[in-house]
Amino acid sequence: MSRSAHPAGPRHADVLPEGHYAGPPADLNSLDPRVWSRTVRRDADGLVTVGGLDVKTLAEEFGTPAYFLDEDDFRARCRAWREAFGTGADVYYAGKAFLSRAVVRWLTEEGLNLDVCSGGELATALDAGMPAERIALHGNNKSTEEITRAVEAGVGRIVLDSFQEIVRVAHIAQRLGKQQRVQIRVTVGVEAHTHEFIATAHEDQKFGIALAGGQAAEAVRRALTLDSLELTGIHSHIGSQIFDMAGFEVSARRVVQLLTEVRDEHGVELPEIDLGGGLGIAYTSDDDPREPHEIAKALGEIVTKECEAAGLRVPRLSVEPGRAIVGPTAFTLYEVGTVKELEGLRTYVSVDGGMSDNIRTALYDAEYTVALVSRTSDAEPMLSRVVGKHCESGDIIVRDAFLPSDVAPGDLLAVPATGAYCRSMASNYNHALRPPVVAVAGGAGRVIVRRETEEDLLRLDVG
Ligand SMILES: Cc1ncc(COP(=O)(O)O)c(C=O)c1O
Ligand SMILES: N[C@@H](CCCC[NH3+])C(=O)O
Repeated sequence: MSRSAHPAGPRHADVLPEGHYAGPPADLNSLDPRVWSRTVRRDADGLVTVGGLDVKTLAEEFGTPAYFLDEDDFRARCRAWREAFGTGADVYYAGKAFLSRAVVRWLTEEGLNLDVCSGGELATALDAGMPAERIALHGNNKSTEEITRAVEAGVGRIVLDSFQEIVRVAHIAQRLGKQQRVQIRVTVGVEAHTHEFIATAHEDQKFGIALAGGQAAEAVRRALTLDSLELTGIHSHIGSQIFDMAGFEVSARRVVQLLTEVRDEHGVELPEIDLGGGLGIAYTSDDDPREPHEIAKALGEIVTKECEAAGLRVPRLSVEPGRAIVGPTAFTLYEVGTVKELEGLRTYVSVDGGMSDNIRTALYDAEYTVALVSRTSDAEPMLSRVVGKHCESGDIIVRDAFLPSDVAPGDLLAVPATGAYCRSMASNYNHALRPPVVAVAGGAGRVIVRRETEEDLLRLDVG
């Protein structure tokens, strides 16, 4: 990770703990456009705005904590991915990052397909009108009910993840009198995260069927014998928050190698390759993600080169970005409740949310930034830890960040880049009420997922 020791200067500089933090930014009031969504600005009064609405107005109307999703940015990112990959490839938005009916409608309108990995995601997609043939169903342990619903609905693709599932999907499709289009998810022996990838020994995981030991070749053999399955291609997904294309290169090479073996053994050229998702975004100013057109070019070139070398027709490529589309489009808005200075250590700034609306810091040691957004401040930078209100000392939202030293109860803080895997992984820990998602565009805010209420909680409690 790209953290560095911090130089002298800020408050407590003489007693700063050993840390995983960069020095304070030159200007605590500035908002790095790489980290904030496209329509975010700080107006002349010092208030931050998104989609033309300022955060105080948003907090009054929708409350805090809340996720504010920049709809224009979301749509622009969909278009950028769509245009970058062109008509010869497909972009499947990974719904696990964040899914709602509104998101499904935006995807449908912007020409993206959708990857779902549960009955609930499938139900949301179908309910909001995504054409079934544009949906791919994933999962390492899909239930019979989930598979049945997907086949009945006519989903365009089921990605098979185990030997049992090959048979299970085939039986269900046969019983329903259908032929289901499927891909086989293979484990290519590459695991990639952020700037690193490791190209050996990562078969030790629950997803996919290993290329190693001829397992994937055997899976292809079995799928090809089943009349109720139409095997269209091979799928690979290598990790999360990846900036370096080298892992994809190894993955593509290994998938094409399998396609070559399939052609040689069965005389069949499978027409599709899916290289999965995992493309990284900027959570902090140190992150430097690739643009969709760079990613499309790199992946297209790798696949074409490998296929040409093997004498194969170039298959239709698909990708499954989730985080890279929705991640940068939202921030979480919180109100400060208490500020506790621990002399010689750091200052704990407690807000009205926490690990129930952003588990990523506790779960992955994820890095985020934070800004005071309800006003500007010229106060000196203060090393802060932004924490939530849960009964857990690991309830940390931003582990190390510089905030102005006059930050006080009632101030609004925003944490950017929380569009992916925050609301979708939110919990009711301590019976917290999960925050709303508000789409903001053209000077108007619209609740697309409403805030939970105590009635919602109690409705499930039927004891
Ligand atoms: C099969 C598959 N596709 C796509 C994704 C989306 O990943 P990301 O949101 O990092 O692009 C995931 C999650 O890692 C996944 O498991
Ligand atoms: N949920 C994870 C990544 C896993 C994505 C699904 N395979 C995150 O927040 O980064």
